[in-house]
Amino acid sequence: MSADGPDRAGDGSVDATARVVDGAAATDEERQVEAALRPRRLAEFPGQQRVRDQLGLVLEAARRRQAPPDHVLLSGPPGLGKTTLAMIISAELEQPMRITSGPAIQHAGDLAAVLSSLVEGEVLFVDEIHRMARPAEELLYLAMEDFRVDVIVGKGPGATAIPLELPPFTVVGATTRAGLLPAPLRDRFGFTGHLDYYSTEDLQRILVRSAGLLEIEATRDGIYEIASRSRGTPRIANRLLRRVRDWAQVHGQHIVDHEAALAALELFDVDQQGLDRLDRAVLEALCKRFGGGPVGLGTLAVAVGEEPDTVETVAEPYLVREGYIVRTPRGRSASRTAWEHLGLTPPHPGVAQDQLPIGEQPGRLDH
Ligand SMILES: Nc1ncnc2c1ncn2[C@@H]1O[C@H](COP(=O)(O)OP(=O)(O)OP(=O)(O)O)[C@@H](O)[C@H]1O
Repeated sequence: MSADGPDRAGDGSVDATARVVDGAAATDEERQVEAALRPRRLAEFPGQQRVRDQLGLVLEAARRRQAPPDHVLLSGPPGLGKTTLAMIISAELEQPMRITSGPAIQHAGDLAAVLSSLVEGEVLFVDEIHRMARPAEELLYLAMEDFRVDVIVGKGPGATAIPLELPPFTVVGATTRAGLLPAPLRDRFGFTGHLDYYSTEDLQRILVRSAGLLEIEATRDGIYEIASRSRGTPRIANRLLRRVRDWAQVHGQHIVDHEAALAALELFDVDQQGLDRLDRAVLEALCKRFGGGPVGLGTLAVAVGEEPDTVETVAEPYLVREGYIVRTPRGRSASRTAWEHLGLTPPHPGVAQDQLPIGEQPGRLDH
């Protein structure tokens, strides 16, 4: 990201691709740093206590039975540790892991080739499993159930299916959109773990660990400041830590302290609640130009110079989750929190009828 923030064009529009608070991994370089920061064992993995306890039990039981565990589905927003947990499963089971992803499997044949080369007990990690092509999905869930694939030989009317036995293996699927998985596939997972956003305390623990691994000296209040602006997401926390470290180094200071955190996060446009420029542009448009809404997604997107899809998938999830925006049948409305965050007075006390979330408004449809 450029030092002058996401408004690279200088025309007031916001470049959403340059966000330092994006939960998705950005570059190959970032992926390399991430690999170094991943906890390797369940005991080293801070946060997600419930999923960790449940998974610990499933893995321990499998170890005692000396058989592969049930297939595992991990769901949750980007950057919360699904890939990390998949790697931990393979490490805890002391089994090799094969990595693939939904978008990489566009033909059933691609998947058949992977499945037929698995060794007994191997962990097959399928990232973004909801993006697999339909015929491959069907092949996968049959293989998960029966440990068998039908290899098709020949083409057209003369084609024959030759069943191929597979050794027992474990699929670990990861998805940000569990609702998009077809039921037959979802049902083949004996254990589903849903990862939730982390508390500031857990993020502090993660940051202390990361700072140690990256040999960054940091104070407690510096770490707290970064954790509290990281949107509950370890990937963002680790990224902000590196930006604050950069700021400290450039300013001849070798310690990440409160002052460095404040200055760097201001430079990168991350405010006290972890909102960045795009988030604030959306809130300002809603409150200042449209009187708090409701306003349609398309109109709102034009007002901030972005595609509707970007506003909906990049900015909105966090703003809705944190209660800044309410999705109503007639469009998006600003909540009291949004007005207060911008230092403005809401026009009416309380929440108007059409600011109630969808589902609490009888007989109306969202457009
Ligand atoms: N509980 C955790 N403790 C320490 N670091 C974590 C934790 N969860 C995630 N991380 C770190 O955050 C980064 C992103 O994690 P990971 O790649 O596992 O997320 P993900 O959920 O698979 O994301 P995506 O959906 O984009 O694939 C990694 O560097 C990882 O080490």
